[in-house]
Amino acid sequence: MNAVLTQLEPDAAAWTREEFEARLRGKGERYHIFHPFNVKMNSGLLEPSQLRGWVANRFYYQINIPNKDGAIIANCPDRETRRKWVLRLLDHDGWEDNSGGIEAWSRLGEAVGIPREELWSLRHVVPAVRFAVDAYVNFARQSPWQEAVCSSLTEMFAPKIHKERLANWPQHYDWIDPEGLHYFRSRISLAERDVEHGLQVTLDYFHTRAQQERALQILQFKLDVLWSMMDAIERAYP
Ligand SMILES: O=C(O)c1cc(C(=O)O)c2c(n1)C(=O)C(=O)c1cc(C(=O)O)[nH]c1-2
Repeated sequence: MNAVLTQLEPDAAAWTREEFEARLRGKGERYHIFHPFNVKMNSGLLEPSQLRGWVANRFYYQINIPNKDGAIIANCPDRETRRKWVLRLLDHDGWEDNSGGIEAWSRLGEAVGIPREELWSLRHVVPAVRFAVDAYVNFARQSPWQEAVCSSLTEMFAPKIHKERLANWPQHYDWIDPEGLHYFRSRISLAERDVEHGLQVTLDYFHTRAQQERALQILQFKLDVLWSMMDAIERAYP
């Protein structure tokens, strides 16, 4: 992240809460929903092998999200925040008879034709995807917990991408068992809940103009993580 940018207007007035939120939401124009590979995926233009490549590589993101959220909890001294944040770990890892999001992603893998042990072996994960995901986890480990919370805010834009898949995959990819799409359905309400909390923390913590500009840079960093993953996947499955 470019520290120089935060000093461009050191004395500028802080944005109001509403203006700051609008600027965070405005970052959606650089979401990976607009990446050419995602556009192709959503338009039914991917071959089965390309779709399998995406699912196998995105699995590395899925399995690292609980590590990322664990890092945020480890760095957070505030009990109220931890009580809420721990739900994210449970969402992905599951608890009791709820098998969780990682298991749901494994079922998506099976629905597109990737045997479970092949998915879990991570042998399809390409180096740049590993780098991008690891950068996200490391950012959460090494930054103040409020900054790591801010970096999760790409989830503001995720319900739309999940809804698009639910609407378009069954018509374009009729060879995929629709049961396999359960992960996307499950994430819509969870993402909305997560964003409400993540936004609250972010709007409270970043209150000077310089801090607000930094928050936008953090969100851009996370957008770049997602975009880089798509670049790497597109290159690996031409
Ligand atoms: O399918 C997607 O495009 C997409 C994007 C994102 C995101 O924007 O970070 C997440 C998810 N899915 C997702 O399923 C998920 O659980 C999730 C957690 C987080 C996060 O940063 O904590 N992002 C995302």
